[in-house]
Amino acid sequence: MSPTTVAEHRQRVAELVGLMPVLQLPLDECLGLVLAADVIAPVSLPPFDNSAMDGYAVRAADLAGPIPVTLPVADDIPAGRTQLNALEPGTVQRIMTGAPVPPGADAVIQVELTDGGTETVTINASVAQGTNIRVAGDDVQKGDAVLVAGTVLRPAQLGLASALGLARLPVRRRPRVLILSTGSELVEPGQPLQPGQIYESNGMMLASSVREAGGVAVQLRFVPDDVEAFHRALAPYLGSVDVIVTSGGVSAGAYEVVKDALASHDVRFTKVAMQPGGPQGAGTYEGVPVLTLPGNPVSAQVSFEVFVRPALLASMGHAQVERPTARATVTTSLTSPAGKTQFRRGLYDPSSGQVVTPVGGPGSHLLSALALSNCLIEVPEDVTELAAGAEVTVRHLQ
Ligand SMILES: Nc1nc2c(c(=O)[nH]1)N[C@H]1C(S)=C(S)[C@@H](COP(=O)(O)OP(=O)(O)OC[C@H]3O[C@@H](n4cnc5c(N)ncnc54)[C@H](O)[C@@H]3O)O[C@H]1N2
Ligand code: MOO
Repeated sequence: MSPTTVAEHRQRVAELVGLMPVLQLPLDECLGLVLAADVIAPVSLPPFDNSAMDGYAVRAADLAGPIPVTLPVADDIPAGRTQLNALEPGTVQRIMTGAPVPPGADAVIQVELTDGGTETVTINASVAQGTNIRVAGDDVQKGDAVLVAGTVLRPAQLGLASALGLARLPVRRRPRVLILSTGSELVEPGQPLQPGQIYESNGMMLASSVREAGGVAVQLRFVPDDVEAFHRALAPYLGSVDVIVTSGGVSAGAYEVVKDALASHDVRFTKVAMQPGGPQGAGTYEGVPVLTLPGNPVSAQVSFEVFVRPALLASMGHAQVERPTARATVTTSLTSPAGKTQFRRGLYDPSSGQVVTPVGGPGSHLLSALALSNCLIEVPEDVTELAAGAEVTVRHLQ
């Protein structure tokens, strides 16, 4: 059987995960989510003509004669004032930044150009009509499509929605991802280790990756290599999660709990032409999409990067699901298995002529090398050797 290509498995994973439903979510839950429909402005911004300066609302014509001129201050308008008196010719009204401009005024003179008086004010400059008035609709016209579907909601977009008076926005919700690690050798960090045991690390790494991608992670610590325990662990979550991601138990050994538990379900196990991350499974378990990643920590994390992260981003409606990439030259030579895309860990240094230094070897147990790297170096399937100085594609991880 020929191995599955990286592209084929990516496609399968993306199809399984699908699209999350659209919900109207409160703005404070929308950061980083994707707008699912255009936002039509329900009001104009600014909603009314208002002052850009602390000063005096005036008629420009009253300052057109000899300067300085002294005029009576007929009213005082703080920001937030809702009732206004029309400006009578030959008078001014003291006005604050953001306060509504009274009918009859056609300019604001800033306080620095006056003596700051409260009964009468002496004004030392003339102004053109419109000076320091922020006209209603200057920024947004009521009825405008101010934010279009597909926009990623960042602080500025959420600020604009608030300014328009919107409390909720239509977005595709975050996928809820159950992370389940398997292995009888695993021990929870903080507990004592017996000989032959190791601390469990994939769960934390994958759950953090889900959160970094914008999903909600439920980290079910881990189960031993026991099929019944595997089914029992998943049962309480089946109605409430969108995706199950497992790690471990999928290769060729005698105790492959994930393979054994899911063999009778609609899950296809395959070898993908990549290294690390070769053994993969994908399908559904009791109606829930399930992605089974290999247990070696670097394999699990690279699998997440290559298959799961893009699928989660797509499920939320993101158009851009790829990490940014760059071309760089490798500082040392590399070898790579024939017929497999290799993802080596690297340290990319843009400041020194876009070079990348491999960190650690190809072994998929080398977690500290992954932790010291900031990119993956992609070696194409048909390349088995790269000389120092060769050009490669790097996939930035941060
Ligand atoms: N005869 C063969 N053996 C193996 C093959 C193969 O094709 N034929 N493939 C190798 C490759 S490649 C990988 S990757 C692994 C995948 O193995 P599993 O998915 O079954 O994972 P495990 O055997 O459970 O664990 C592998 C390794 O990783 C450690 N591990 C597992 N889970 C965690 C965790 N949550 N936290 C930290 N470390 C974990 C585990 O202790 C093992 O050392 O199979 C190869 N073998
Ligand atoms: O291909 Mo396994 O996934 O590295 O060590």
